Amino acid sequence: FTVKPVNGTCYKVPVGTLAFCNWSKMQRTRREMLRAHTFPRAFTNKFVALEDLISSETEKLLVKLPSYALNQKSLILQTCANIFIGHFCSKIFSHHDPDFIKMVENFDEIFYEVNQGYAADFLPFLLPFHYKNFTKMNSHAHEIRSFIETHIIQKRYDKFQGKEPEDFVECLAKHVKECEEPKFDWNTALFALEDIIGGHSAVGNFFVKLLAYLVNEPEVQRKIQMEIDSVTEDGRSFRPVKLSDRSKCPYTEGAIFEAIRLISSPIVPRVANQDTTINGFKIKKDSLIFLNNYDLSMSEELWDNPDRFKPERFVVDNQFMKPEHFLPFGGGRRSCMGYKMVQFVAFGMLSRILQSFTVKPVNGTCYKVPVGSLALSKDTFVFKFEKRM
Ligand code: HEM
Repeated sequence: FTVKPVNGTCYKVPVGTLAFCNWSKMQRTRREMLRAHTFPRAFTNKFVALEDLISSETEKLLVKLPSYALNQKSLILQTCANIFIGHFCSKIFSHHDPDFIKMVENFDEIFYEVNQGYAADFLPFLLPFHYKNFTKMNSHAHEIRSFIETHIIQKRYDKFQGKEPEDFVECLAKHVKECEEPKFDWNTALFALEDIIGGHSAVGNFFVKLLAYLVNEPEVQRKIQMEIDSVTEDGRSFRPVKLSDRSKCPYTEGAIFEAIRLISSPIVPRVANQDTTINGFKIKKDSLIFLNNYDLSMSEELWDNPDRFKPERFVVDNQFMKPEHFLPFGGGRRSCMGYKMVQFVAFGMLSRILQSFTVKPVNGTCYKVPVGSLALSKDTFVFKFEKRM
């Protein structure tokens, strides 16, 4: 075939988005602006507010989850969305709000699509073959934008007046209104905001996969429960576990990392911007470099019984320890800006769920977790949540 344009279609490939950015001033600024929000330091006001937010949203989840037999993934995604929107934009929505539910579904559809790993992701001339999908994703993206403008941003941009920004929305508004370099408009700022709010889909999908691993590992669940009980025991009762207990729960943290390891989601490819060598191999300028994350996470040379779910491989001397060769969030200038949010939200939700329940299989369900990508389809695993005695 010769690939031809469809009449009236503009094939301008978006640049400067999450993947494929160079080390431009714009990318550095975006990372810098995010840092305070995605990596809040322990015991600061931001951290405490995030801890409270994760606790309060998880409590709402706990009430609904056990009796919600149909689509637990959507409920988990909504919880993550509220945590993200609450943290970055200071807004919370009801789980009954149809516009909010639709926004979460739209993000999830886009997340599923971008995680399919098409050849066109790396060979843009193949994009016209994905015309139908693009049209669909475009419509989801427009609906998301309209929700964000009418329900999240409202008049905040117009009202913002050069004070100390209180959340990521104000941080973006301040930059657009006051900073000369790198100049970007409010529309670009909204894309940056959507990228980050969209992180809730990554965490929500990952969390369902984490539960699907644990449902087959009753002994691991029991050990997590013992660990949580030991740090929350308060005389004769147990207080609710919270985010700041994380440092005392290395085994629980290990279980989260074990799921991340087994999923082995790919690392964003790099392009060499000069001739160089890696470990003695000559690399020519403009070569596309893929880091084989599957091998780093699953190689028998690096891991003992790599196919087994063993959180204890991340626990050394009762401390959480990550081997250096394990790079699930990449590294260097392109490293993941959301990895702390993943750890915080996953820990907050998992520890509290297992403090109250044991996750059991639904009869006849096969819990084989798809690997190589974080995304799960819309209709996916459901679980039984059995109250602990
Ligand atoms: C389990 C969930 C997640 C995994 C496994 C993951 C993994 C990754 C990986 C492997 C990269 C590429 C790093 C590199 O090439 O060195 C990346 C980039 C990135 N991630 Fe994540 N991520 C997750 C969740 C999130 C979340 C929740 C957010 C947002 C809050 C986020 C924001 C980003 C951003 C902004 C980049 C691009 C950084 C840049 O290019 O400058 N990620 N992530």
